[in-house]
Amino acid sequence: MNDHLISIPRMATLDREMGLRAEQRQRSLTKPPGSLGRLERLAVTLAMQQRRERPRVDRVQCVLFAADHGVCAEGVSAFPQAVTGQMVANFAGGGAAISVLSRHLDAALSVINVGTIEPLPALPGVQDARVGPGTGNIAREPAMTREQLARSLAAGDAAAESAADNAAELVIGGEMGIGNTTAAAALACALTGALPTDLVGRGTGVDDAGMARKRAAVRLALERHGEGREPLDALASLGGFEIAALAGLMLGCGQRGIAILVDGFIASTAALAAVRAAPDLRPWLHFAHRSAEAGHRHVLGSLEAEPLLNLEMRLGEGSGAAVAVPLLRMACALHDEMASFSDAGVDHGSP
Ligand SMILES: O=C(O)c1ccc[n+]([C@@H]2O[C@H](COP(=O)([O-])O)[C@@H](O)[C@H]2O)c1
Ligand SMILES: Cc1cc2nc[nH]c2cc1C
Repeated sequence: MNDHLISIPRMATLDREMGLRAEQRQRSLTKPPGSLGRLERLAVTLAMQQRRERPRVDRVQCVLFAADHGVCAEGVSAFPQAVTGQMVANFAGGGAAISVLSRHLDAALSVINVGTIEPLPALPGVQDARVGPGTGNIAREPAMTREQLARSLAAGDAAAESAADNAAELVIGGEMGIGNTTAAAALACALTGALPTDLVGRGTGVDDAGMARKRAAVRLALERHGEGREPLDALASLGGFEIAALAGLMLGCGQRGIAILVDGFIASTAALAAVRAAPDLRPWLHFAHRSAEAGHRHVLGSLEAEPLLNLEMRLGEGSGAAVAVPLLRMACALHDEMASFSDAGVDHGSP
């Protein structure tokens, strides 16, 4: 298969006029200007993204991609690879963290298997879009072919299309993949030029010997296929099916003008690859939290992103993003419901 299979869509533009109106509204509300800090800027950005003066975050769509990683053969995770598929069943059964959070947020949750090592039995609420039986071991071979990359990106784009069909006001992309902090670290090194020591972290909780194996695996992967790659090549050589699907989801949301709330280290690395491929995606991204995974700080820095929360979470599966949704909702409620100075008969300050 050849390169023209993959075309990067054109991103929607923000509604600057609506931003001005939302800023004007913020100035009219009964508070010293700027006193609600980032909540004010959140409401204004959401207004520009949603093209309405009073944005809302009622309809939230959570999309969770799961896949396996050949690099697990290098002993890089604290958990066995079978956990990826087992957790898919747990997402479907409603017992995973993201299942609980989605219920509490009244958010829709879709789970998409883009590449567990074994096919999974049919489960309610789980879509089968397997691109392969896990990626190749990046320490030895490329993660995936260009065709597999195209199919992973397309799975993400299809999820963005269905979010648009459901009139989602915000999309959260989550991932599940034992070994994917190694893949994400290698990909982020290739995209930013950082060293493995900057980006390799403990993931699910590897010990020092596991950390040494992870660094060695990332070093080997970069030696073999990390040099001078354009973002999609780096994604194919070093990424994962779920990481590529997340990139496809974000690009699809940017194209359709849907705001995205980015989760932790792996999701942010997918965002970085997508932004490198389509810089105009960046204004559509909100960053939920700073993960405890060591490399996240560096990836966020490369995206010039200041996340909303720092709760020392490192779970993935969209959980950090889900936890930040109430902040976005409160930003919208304040923007919508506060009284203006004139309505409440409160005197303006002098500038
Ligand atoms: O989101 C994060 O920042 C994050 C940080 C560390 C681990 N994870 C999750 O843990 C899994 C990968 O960890 P590991 O150690 O197997 O590479 C994968 O399923 C991720 O969702 C997620
Ligand atoms: C149990 C478990 C749940 C997860 N959710 C996301 N990544 C995960 C990794 C493990 C190991």
